[in-house]
Amino acid sequence: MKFSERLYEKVQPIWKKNHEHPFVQGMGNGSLDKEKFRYYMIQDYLYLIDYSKLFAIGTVKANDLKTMGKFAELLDSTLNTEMSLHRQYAKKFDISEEELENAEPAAMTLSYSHYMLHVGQNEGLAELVAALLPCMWSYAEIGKELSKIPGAAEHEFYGDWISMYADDEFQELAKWTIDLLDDLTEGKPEHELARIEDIFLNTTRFEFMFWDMAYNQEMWPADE
Ligand SMILES: Cc1ncc(CO)c(N)n1
Repeated sequence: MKFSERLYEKVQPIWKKNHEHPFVQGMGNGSLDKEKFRYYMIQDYLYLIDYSKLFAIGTVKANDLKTMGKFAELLDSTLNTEMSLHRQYAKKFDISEEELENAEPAAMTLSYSHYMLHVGQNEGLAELVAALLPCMWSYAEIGKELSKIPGAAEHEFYGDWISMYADDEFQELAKWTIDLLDDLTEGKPEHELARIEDIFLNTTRFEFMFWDMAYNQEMWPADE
């Protein structure tokens, strides 16, 4: 069994909860409160600023030009394709790009992105990829699932979001990253694989919490 298959099986109970989450369901059937989506977009933008840096660190840690080139592509695609979706939504909400970039991160945004950056900066390339993969992989799955709902990808408001993550380009980048993790983990001893699995599980858990945070528009509970 490929290592990615082992990871996939491990996190299915959480992915099922992601798909059933009212935020995700609400994008799929168009009923999601726009204020919740507005909050999500801002926090996700901040998240992606840090997330992009993981691809840059990946370029530094990679040992061959092909992998370096792919990380450069992922960095470009995040900053200039994925985040332009956020900038377009921000326009609809009358939020300026500056406001978006300088918004205050919520506790969960900071915890999730900084956990990934910590792993990325202090551990090996396989660990870095394990940290960033649940983000790409779970969004690729959610995008694909939601795009199967009749009319969802054409929805006047949430359609652009669904189309972006269901798009072949995003699906292929996720697939490349999955294959990279399989290559990087090949022949590793079980104690290292177990550690990598833990990292993957942790960021998978953070993905679920991010949906929940967005649905509840939670910032810092201590301030409320
Ligand atoms: C929180 C989160 N996870 C995954 C993605 C997909 O890149 C995203 N934009 N945001």
